[in-house]
Amino acid sequence: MKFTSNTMRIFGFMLICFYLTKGFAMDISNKEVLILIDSSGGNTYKLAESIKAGVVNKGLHAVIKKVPNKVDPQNDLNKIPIATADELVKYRGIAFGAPIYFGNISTNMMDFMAQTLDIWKKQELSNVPATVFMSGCSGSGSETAIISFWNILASHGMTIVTLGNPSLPDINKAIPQGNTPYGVTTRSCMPGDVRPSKDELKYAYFQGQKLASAINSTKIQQDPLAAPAKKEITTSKVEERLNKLGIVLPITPKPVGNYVPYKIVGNLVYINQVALNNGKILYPGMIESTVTEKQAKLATQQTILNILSVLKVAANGNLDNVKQVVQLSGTFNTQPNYTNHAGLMNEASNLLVSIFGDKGIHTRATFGANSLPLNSPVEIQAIFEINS
Ligand SMILES: Cc1cc2nc3c(=O)[nH]c(=O)nc-3n(C[C@H](O)[C@H](O)[C@H](O)COP(=O)(O)O)c2cc1C
Repeated sequence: MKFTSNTMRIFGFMLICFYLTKGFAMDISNKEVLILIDSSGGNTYKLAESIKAGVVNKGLHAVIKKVPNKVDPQNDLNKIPIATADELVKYRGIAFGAPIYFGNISTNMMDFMAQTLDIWKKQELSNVPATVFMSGCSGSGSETAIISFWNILASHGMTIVTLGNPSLPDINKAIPQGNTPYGVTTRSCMPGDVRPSKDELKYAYFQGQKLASAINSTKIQQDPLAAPAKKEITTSKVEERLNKLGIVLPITPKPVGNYVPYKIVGNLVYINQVALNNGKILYPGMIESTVTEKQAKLATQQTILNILSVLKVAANGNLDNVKQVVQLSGTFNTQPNYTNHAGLMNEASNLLVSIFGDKGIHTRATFGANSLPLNSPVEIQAIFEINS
């Protein structure tokens, strides 16, 4: 065969088409990790955020979606996109998260999985890495619930990724934690601590990392010609610090009046928040009357995390764009003779300094008031400088 410049051109064109279609197909169909949840109280969602952070830490892209469920229309969980059963085959790995119902998986999740019959018949999820995490109240039946979930995944021929018994640093052994060797759970009804606990979030992060590692290694076995995974996702340094501290930013609270969540003037961002947690105030009431100081501190942490969640939106989705924290003003719902406002406000200040380092140092004012919006124990106004 004579290679004229024309045949060379046609051959080159076909080669480019081949690589483009092959590369394109791999990128679109094999790119993401799905974190599929059922959550109406937000506990499963919080674990999902840490699982996601663990996956992203290993260089993979992850998306959280939920199965159809009935959630209070005011609840921010409604913002999570709804998955369809058909789309499960698109992902390179799936983390499934659901509430525990009587030592089993939640009915919404079960209804969703019942729609995967056609996928099961064709065994289209065969060898796809999958992991399970769950949210309980007392934690009763958490291990049986995960293993029940595994029955479905085994029927699909998926490769199940366990949590194991990792020895993670600084785990608080004085309180019951929801780690099981099968997957992380949270015990959302335990008194005296906000759940998921920091340590449960650390286990979730680790489980996400484990899922991503399993995906990265199966990719080599399944597709030896595939290019190595691209490190497309660069994790923000501040997010990385949040992950290390076991902090998951809440869903951005919706305004409850005629105002916007933030305003940017020049390079300054102005944000005000109360202690909303999934549409309800965390520990509503007056400090040292119906709310203890410990609860007020947790509410203060929640409020500053709400602020950070809004700030992230204002800073183009990347907290690395924050130049510095300028000022905080905290108002607490207190009795007239209360004096420890500074002790409460330190919860917010310390958190910002541990997240942003020197850039987190700020000026501050604290006030007492004997009523606050929505009966919140605390309201914080914050000013930040961001990159232009
Ligand atoms: C019908 C029903 C059964 C439940 N059974 C259990 C159970 O066996 N064990 C447990 O620890 N929690 C059980 N729970 C509590 C939920 O699993 C728990 O509230 C969970 O954290 C909810 O998750 P979410 O906040 O993401 O919606 C049950 C809840 C319901 C509604």
